[in-house]
Amino acid sequence: MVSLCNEFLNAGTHITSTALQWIMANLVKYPHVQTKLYEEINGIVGPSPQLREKNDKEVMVMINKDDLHRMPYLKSVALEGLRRHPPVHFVLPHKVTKDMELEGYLVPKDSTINFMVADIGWDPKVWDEPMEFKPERFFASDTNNGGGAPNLFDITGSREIKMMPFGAGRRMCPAAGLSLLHLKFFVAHLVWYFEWMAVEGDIVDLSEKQESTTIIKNTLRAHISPRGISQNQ
Ligand code: HEM
Repeated sequence: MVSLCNEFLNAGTHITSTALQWIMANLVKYPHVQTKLYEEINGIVGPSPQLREKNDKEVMVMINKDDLHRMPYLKSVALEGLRRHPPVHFVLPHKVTKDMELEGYLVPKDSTINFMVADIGWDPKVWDEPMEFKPERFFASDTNNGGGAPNLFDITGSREIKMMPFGAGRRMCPAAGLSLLHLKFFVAHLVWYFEWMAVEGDIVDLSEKQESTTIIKNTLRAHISPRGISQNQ
């Protein structure tokens, strides 16, 4: 029972909140990415509600799912977060059901195997400057990148595997689509309503710490101001 509860809590909430924290840390560290994202959101749903006229009855206070799907840069930010900082660096252990040969090596039946999720997403043969946080890579049409448009990117790895933050194949995370939606929903609202700025003198340290997920070692600290209200007011 404890194990089941732990699995549901960890799988259902902790991994997504870890991914969210990594993405927000990068948006604080790289304000140009945050600005571009805010501009995309603004272009689709208008400025954040607190910036609208008080008598504007049309004010939208939540961004709906259809609008989220019309924000390709938002999706590329979420994908880049998962590529550069996958919350789990390994999938759940898998077992080989029969003797297999892989590049001349025998993988005997019943061996436990795993996949180096983080290293796959950081492979310099597949990704240009893999350790950089560059959501734009998902728009590049060259093969050494995302392959044209974030909405076309195959996160399931059914065509080819360039990164696998959710695993791949039939035991892949069943909530990959839901989690991407959660991430886009939270990131979009946090950026639409608030401007996130680094605390003066803080470089936003992206060092990792291994716990049940790979978390940010030094918790993100940021100044958060409602859009339109300067930090000094
Ligand atoms: C950003 C968020 C998430 C990431 C990166 C993630 C990643 C993963 C990975 C890498 C696996 C192992 C796949 C494998 O062994 O090949 C997995 C399995 C699983 N995940 Fe997620 N996950 C996320 C969110 C969620 C959420 C929100 C839920 C539930 C609502 C969930 C439920 C599960 C379950 C039940 C499994 C086991 C599937 C099986 O063994 O057949 N995950 N996840």
